[in-house]
Amino acid sequence: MTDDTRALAVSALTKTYGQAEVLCGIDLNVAAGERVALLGHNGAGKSTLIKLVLGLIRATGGTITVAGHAPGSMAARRATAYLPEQVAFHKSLTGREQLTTFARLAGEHPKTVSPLLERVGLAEAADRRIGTWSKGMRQRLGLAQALLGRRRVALLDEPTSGLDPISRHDLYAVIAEMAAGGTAVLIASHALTELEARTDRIAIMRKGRLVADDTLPGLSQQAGLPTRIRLTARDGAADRVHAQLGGARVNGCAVELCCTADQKMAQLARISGLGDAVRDIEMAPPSLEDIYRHYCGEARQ
Ligand SMILES: Nc1ncnc2c1ncn2[C@@H]1O[C@H](COP(=O)(O)OP(=O)(O)OP(=O)(O)O)[C@@H](O)[C@H]1O
Repeated sequence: MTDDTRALAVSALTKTYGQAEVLCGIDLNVAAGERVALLGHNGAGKSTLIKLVLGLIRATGGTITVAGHAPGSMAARRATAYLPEQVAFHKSLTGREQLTTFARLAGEHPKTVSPLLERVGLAEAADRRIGTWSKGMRQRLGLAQALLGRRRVALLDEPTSGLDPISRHDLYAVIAEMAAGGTAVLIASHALTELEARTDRIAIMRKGRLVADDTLPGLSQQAGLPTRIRLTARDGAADRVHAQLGGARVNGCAVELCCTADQKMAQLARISGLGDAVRDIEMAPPSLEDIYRHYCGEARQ
């Protein structure tokens, strides 16, 4: 990643409170158009990192630049969208009034508001007071606010907490559009399953340190985690399949094998050599949850 493409650059970042070292030597870059998941156990330091990027607190050491600017500077704030976990709006305003206010503050024309409300699925509710809205609707309004002004960097803290599955899906679609428009998106979350297919890179924090930062396949490979292959044998063929391939017998007619990513093709060739003795095959590469457990499962106390 070159200096030009890094919308968010964090280098050797440390933060201490008294004797407690909350962040220790964090290096993290997010490029324009990239979606990075920021994972870690409770207290790992994710919110502290976000607060430092927003310029709400000062670092003890290291550097951060947001679109080339110092955190908290006017230029950095103009370049940043932030969606907190608990979005708070004026309850007596309607959604349209609230978003129009934000649009003005972001230097956007008020005519951008209606399409934006439509985009996040709030067109029908737009003229009702926010006080009557559900949590999911408020979260969508938060996302609409984050979409204003085409920011260079978006920091989303648990953006899907409290949302139903359809709303989660819609929200990730909007995040993907945001990234396609060139925004660098950092998503702090515990929702591993939903992040798996919806982010480009995974960064994992453990006790104030960044212990992993790569794509999902890259992390699987580094961690050496196995892909599980489950074969369902034809009637009466399970013993033969097991004898030829090894692994473990499961449920009478199935055999389960494990292999690393680089053994996968060779293993498939051996399986196809068994011809019609194998009726079905399922492959399960390491999930984000497996990877997360590998990097920080034992960090929980
Ligand atoms: N103002 C503060 N003074 C002292 N310690 C603090 C302060 N703010 C945060 N911490 C400590 O810093 C550590 C990291 O907290 P942080 O809120 O960044 O974690 P997190 O990864 O966001 O956790 P969660 O997933 O629970 O939101 C914790 O041990 C927390 O107690």
